[in-house]
Amino acid sequence: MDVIVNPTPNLNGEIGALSSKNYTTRYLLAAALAEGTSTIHFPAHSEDSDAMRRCIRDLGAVLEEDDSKIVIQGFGSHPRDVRELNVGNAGAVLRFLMGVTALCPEVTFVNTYPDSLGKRPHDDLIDALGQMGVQVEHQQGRLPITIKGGQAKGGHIRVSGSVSSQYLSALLFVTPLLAEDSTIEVLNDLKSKVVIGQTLEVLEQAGIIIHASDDYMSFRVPGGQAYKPTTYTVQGDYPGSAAVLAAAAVTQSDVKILRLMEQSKQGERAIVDVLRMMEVPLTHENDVVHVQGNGRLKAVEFDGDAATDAVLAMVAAAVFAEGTSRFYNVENLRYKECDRITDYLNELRKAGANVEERQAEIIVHGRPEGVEGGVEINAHYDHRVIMALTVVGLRAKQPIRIRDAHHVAKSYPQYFDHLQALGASVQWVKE
Ligand SMILES: O=C(O)C1=C[C@@H](OP(=O)(O)O)[C@@H](O)[C@H](O)C1
Ligand SMILES: C=C(OP(=O)(O)O)C(=O)O
Repeated sequence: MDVIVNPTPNLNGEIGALSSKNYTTRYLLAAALAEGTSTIHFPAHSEDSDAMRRCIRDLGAVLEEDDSKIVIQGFGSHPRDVRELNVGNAGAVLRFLMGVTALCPEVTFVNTYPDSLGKRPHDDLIDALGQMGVQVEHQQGRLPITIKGGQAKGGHIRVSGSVSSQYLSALLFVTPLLAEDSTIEVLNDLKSKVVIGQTLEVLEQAGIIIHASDDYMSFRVPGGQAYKPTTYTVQGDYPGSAAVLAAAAVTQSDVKILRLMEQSKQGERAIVDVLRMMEVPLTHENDVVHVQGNGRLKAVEFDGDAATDAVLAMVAAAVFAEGTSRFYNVENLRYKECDRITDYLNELRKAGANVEERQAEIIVHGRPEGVEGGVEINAHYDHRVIMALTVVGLRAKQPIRIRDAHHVAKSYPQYFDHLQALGASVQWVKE
């Protein structure tokens, strides 16, 4: 399915933020790893969170869901002996489960998105699992991947953090369940470091003890622990909301998004600070972000690693800013659903934006006068590319058509409904 995005000068109204994808995947996993009954209030519904639901069910968890909560009977440290798992296109779900299936005799992760997740590297995690005595079969570090666990051991584990934080999160989820104590040493740099704060927060809520150094580069994990069944409540999602906030920032708007916690550990809450630096009129009080956009924005410089999943939305806002913006320290955007530097900037250029790339940087020469539009956009299987190009389309002179925009459902299936509710002129069309 494609989406046509028509120029829309005004956005008005209020929406509740979607539920956080990163917290939902983590709570589902923590609940599955606990023996007994856990409850998750307001879990996200999207392809990625559904992938985690499906896989933990395959691994032996029992799930019962109604409109506002999911009740899970976990399998503790004894997942069912399953042969095959399908994570769809969900990177974090794959990496976390590659860790957990170190407890299973032999599981193959199939490759259902050869042009997206199928191209993403997992070598650093494969290497770390090898140090734990887990045999891994793979295609040059890529899917399909077979994990032969069962005999996994703790001890001293080194893992590189220079491509993704998800490898480290995977180890933090599984090592407490091993008989031995572990120490985890992060080699090189740790990208998306803030996300590790979310992993540690969830593990603590599940009663797991981890001793982390302040810089998150080394960890001491006592073995023989048990996840406790408990009750979780999922907070609102900043990465998805960032796109709606960017849309409000580039239009004449009066838009409120509810349920966005000011004290959240999600790095992407930086969207609020970045829009403020861009001089967009907004307030953030009582978990409500209120944007009263006048369409005028100033350029900004920002370390994108602090808010990895909101950078594309920030860049879309910068397309219309006065001056040149720079988003640096973003190389790992290249290893996501698509190459979020080269592929994304190519689509932005098609729409009329003036952008440049470096290996680890996005530079945007703003065009406050607007961009031409009138083009077809390739979504590259990437929900965040779809959301960001929509922001650009709202302020383009001619409509843009985003091909295969249904991939937005990876994280935010109701994105276009939310925009329509705010008055955006967007329509689904069959190919
Ligand atoms: O741990 C997680 O849930 C995630 C970590 C981040 O990935 P990287 O660590 O690969 O940057 C983020 O981009 C992804 O959407 C979700
Ligand atoms: C990169 C993302 O997700 P994942 O790595 O889990 O596929 C994302 O949600 O933008």
